Amino acid sequence: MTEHLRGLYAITDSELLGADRLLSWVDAALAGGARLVQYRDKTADVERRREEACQLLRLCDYYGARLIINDDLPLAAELNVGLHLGRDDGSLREARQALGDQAIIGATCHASLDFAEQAVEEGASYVAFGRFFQSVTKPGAPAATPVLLEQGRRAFAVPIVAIGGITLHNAPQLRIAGADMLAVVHGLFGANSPSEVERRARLFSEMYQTI
Ligand SMILES: Cc1ncc(COP(=O)(O)OP(=O)(O)O)c(N)n1
Ligand SMILES: Cc1ncsc1CCOP(=O)(O)O
Ligand SMILES: [Mg+2]
Repeated sequence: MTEHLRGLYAITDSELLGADRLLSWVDAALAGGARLVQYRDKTADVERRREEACQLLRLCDYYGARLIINDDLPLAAELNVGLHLGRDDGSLREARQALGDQAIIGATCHASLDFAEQAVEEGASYVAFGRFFQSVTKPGAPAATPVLLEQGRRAFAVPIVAIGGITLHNAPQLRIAGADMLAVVHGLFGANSPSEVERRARLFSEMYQTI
């Protein structure tokens, strides 16, 4: 499981990637080396969400990557994939119980080591801090600074994920501060072509091959 928790973590966004782009843009991110893909769709269209998640799972399997579902434990359980929960998205303990020991379950910790400590205790596989920079996708998310990654690294055995406004330009400082994974929406998928997504994914991924 942990071999997937290092490198680029690609997160989809239903406003940024319409149905016409979703699969080809994610395919490109995987071709460029993304290890995790999070399906983050805030709509209430249960059937379309299930269908898209199934298609993404096939793509992840093809590339040897892992799929994570945002917010939706029943869908993650149905597909037998991972889950990411925010502070108000339900119980980590219940999710761990439902998905089993091997599932990747992530927890939002904003800028709080206390939240992270609690999440680890409740069974999180990774803890996510951020946002580190201005985020187009979630401008109101609480701000964090890179020193938190160093502190998190020292305090916890689980992998540390950084999120929020990450671009190719600002990512190296998070990598150096101790982020095991870079979770990216706009800085990856806010591109005009799949080839540009693949180029970005390759460069993000190479940050984990060279240092
Ligand atoms: C890897 C990762 N980290 C943080 C989040 C944010 O989760 P949450 O605070 O629940 O916000 P939404 O994404 O649900 O809007 C995340 N999704 N992934
Ligand atoms: C979901 C989420 N949680 C904190 S910031 C963020 C958005 C990440 O998207 P982007 O990479 O476009 O800033
Ligand atoms: Mg959430």
